[in-house]
Amino acid sequence: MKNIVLIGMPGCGKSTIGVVLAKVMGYQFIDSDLLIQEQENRLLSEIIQQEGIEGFNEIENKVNASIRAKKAVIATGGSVIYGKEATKHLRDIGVVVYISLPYEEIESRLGDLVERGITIQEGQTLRDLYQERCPLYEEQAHIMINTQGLEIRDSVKLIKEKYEQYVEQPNLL
Ligand SMILES: Nc1ncnc2c1ncn2[C@@H]1O[C@H](COP(=O)(O)OP(=O)(O)OP(=O)(O)O)[C@@H](O)[C@H]1O
Ligand SMILES: O=C(O)C1=C[C@@H](O)[C@@H](O)[C@H](O)C1
Ligand SMILES: [Mg+2]
Repeated sequence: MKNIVLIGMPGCGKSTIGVVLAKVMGYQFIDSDLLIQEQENRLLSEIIQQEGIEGFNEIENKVNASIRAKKAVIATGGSVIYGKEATKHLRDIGVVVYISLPYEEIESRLGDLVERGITIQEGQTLRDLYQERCPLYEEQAHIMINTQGLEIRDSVKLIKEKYEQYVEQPNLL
């Protein structure tokens, strides 16, 4: 049985939707960010501060590439798509679902980027990051779902439907 892997911009709802989706599916819930914090015994923001963005990306790549799971919803961190081994592994063990939202919605959901621990280069704006990452999420996803205007329960329902359709007939989506 495949896992469901959620990718997308920080704040798009991977963790918030993922935990409810896992409950509805009867799957385990794994949050990659929490695995990283557990394994490093540090907060994400501390890792980014102490190791720099590249150092954090290496740790994130390694942790995600070593996830072993069956029948799990895996909520990844927003920057997971920079890790080559991680993205390959996640596509191998699961159906990758990109939760997409318009830029304005992401911006309004994110508070202090530094406190939240987003890997944004100096001089780069959130809009730059959005434009850089969206094509990468699209490239890695088996399924893309626009959740604009949807409540959590509606996003869960839609992801479950699309996932089940994909498992039945992967070529139709
Ligand atoms: N309709 C909605 N669906 C999902 N989340 C919503 C919705 N409306 C508001 N939110 C809020 O948006 C935020 C989503 O944050 P969440 O931590 O789930 O994102 P994430 O994709 O896991 O980000 P990260 O990449 O940083 O882990 C939460 O604060 C949630 O309460
Ligand atoms: O999008 C990002 O750059 C990040 C998102 C979080 O989920 C964490 O993985 C980390 O704080 C980096
Ligand atoms: Mg999250």
